[in-house]
Amino acid sequence: MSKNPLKLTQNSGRPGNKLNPAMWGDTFQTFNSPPPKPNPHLTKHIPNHPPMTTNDHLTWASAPWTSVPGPSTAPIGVHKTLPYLPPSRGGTALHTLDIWLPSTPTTTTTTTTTTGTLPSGPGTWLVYIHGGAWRDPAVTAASFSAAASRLLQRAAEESAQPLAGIASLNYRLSPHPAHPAPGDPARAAAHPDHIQDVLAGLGFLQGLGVRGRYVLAGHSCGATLAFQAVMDPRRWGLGAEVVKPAVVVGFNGLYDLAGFIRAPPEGWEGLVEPYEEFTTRAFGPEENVWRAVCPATAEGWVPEWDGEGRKRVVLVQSREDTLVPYSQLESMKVYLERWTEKVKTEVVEVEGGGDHDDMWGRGDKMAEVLWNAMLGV
Ligand SMILES: Nc1ccccc1C(=O)C[C@H](N)C(=O)O
Repeated sequence: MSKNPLKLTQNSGRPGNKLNPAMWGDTFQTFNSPPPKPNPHLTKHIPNHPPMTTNDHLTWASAPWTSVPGPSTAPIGVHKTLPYLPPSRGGTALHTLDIWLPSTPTTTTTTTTTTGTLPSGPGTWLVYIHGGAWRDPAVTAASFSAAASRLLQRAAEESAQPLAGIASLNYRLSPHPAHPAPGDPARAAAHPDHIQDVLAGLGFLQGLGVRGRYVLAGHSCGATLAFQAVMDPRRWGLGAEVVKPAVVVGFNGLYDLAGFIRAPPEGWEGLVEPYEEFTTRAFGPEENVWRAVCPATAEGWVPEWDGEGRKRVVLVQSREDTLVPYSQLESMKVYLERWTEKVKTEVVEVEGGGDHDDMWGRGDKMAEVLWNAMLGV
């Protein structure tokens, strides 16, 4: 049993900090609306990334695997980075993903390099979307490494194999004022580029055999993207159909940007400017677009999360986070509570989890929450 102080409270949040839904006025719109038409505020219509060919898979399958060292001598898994969209199809340096596989008899180099598919061991796949406010080049798919090692280590200790594999997605970023990258097509993204890439990455993984019930997790804006990935892609003018996850896990997530920018919680006023900066870079200057893209304010999207059975959401927040207030989790929870027939929502408050990026930087708490999320699939 874990000694980590993770408190699991189903359908409940921080006491004494409850949000009254009535306060939200027009934030909550009609919830039982028909399937969405493309949002009129989102005028950009972009075709899907093209589907992968067998040749593409074979080419990418030849990227070498490296061994992941464990605490003792035995390796606990294998890892590689590979593109999910080749340059000939518009792929950039950020159309890549990282894959980790636990050490099992089937995860040999031969299997993985000769067939162009991934070995289909038992267990659940976990897909991670990094954060960084849609723009920070220092936060990447590789920032899941610490949590991935923890998960592989834990998998190595189990006789039954609950973890099939881990994938962590890169996606194009919006410009960052502190990190200029003129002329780099990977660093000039605007919505819906980010979610388009995430869907392309998921589609690629599904081509490799990552299907069925999987866990989709995201940190910060990666949590926003994870929820956007279960919505109907026609909302973003995209048609990319992917198999949707059974569980979404959001760590220190951004769920209501307009709410924060318009009315930040007390003591958070100093962050309105950076929030507005990155929100505008990612989504443009219109508040109604911010509302249409954020999972705590986008109209009636839950029925679009199709697939078998009742879905699960795990909302995770570090108490010590200085970049994202707890009220973001609260508004997401209030929204999801209107859909209890379709979604079961759990809240995990992480004590001693450290600041915003410590969640993935340390990786221990993140891995523990994900392990538990996986076991429930
Ligand atoms: N201000 C934030 C508020 C919320 C979430 C992230 C940020 C970030 O600044 C992330 C990143 N370190 C960045 O430089 O964009």
